[in-house]
Amino acid sequence: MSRSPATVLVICGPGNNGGDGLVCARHLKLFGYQPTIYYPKRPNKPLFNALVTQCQKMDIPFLGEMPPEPMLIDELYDLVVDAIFGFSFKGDVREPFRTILSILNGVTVPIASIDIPSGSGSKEVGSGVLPCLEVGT
Ligand SMILES: NC(=O)C1=CN([C@@H]2O[C@H](COP(=O)(O)OP(=O)(O)OC[C@H]3O[C@@H](n4cnc5c(N)ncnc54)[C@H](O)[C@@H]3O)[C@@H](O)[C@H]2O)[C@H](O)CC1
Repeated sequence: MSRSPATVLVICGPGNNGGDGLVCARHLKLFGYQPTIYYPKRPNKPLFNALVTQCQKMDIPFLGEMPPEPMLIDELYDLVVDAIFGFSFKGDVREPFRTILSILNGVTVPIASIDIPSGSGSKEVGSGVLPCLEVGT
């Protein structure tokens, strides 16, 4: 980690894996890291709304859009947490996650995937493009 406190981009998907990402961001902040969340598709359900509120109350910033270039992510963040898809991912990756995963394919900072690397098994994402560190839940 090169910055102090280290910066972490937490990318959250639309299901429970994304919810795990919100919890992860909260814990990162409590442990003194500097998380930023990108959460493009938010289910309008009480659990996820509450997790978002908790993060907002802890002053964790939410990005309005995905950094468009891998190089930008490398410059701004020390680590990416991939909380996009877990075990319920299936089929071909749909937008906006297709674009997000293709950007992540180009980053050089470590990517820590919650549960499993997002898009595992998908034709487009290929085999083993995202994993650096897998974190079981
Ligand atoms: N008991 C446990 O093991 C627990 C695991 N947890 C974590 O939850 C995920 C699984 O959560 P789930 O909500 O079932 O699914 P996902 O988050 O993996 O994703 C579902 C979400 O994604 C959309 N989707 C699926 N395929 C695609 C696709 N090809 N393109 C675009 N979008 C897609 C789908 O529509 C849903 O919206 C597990 O991995 C753990 O991380 C929990 O913490 C609870 C306990």
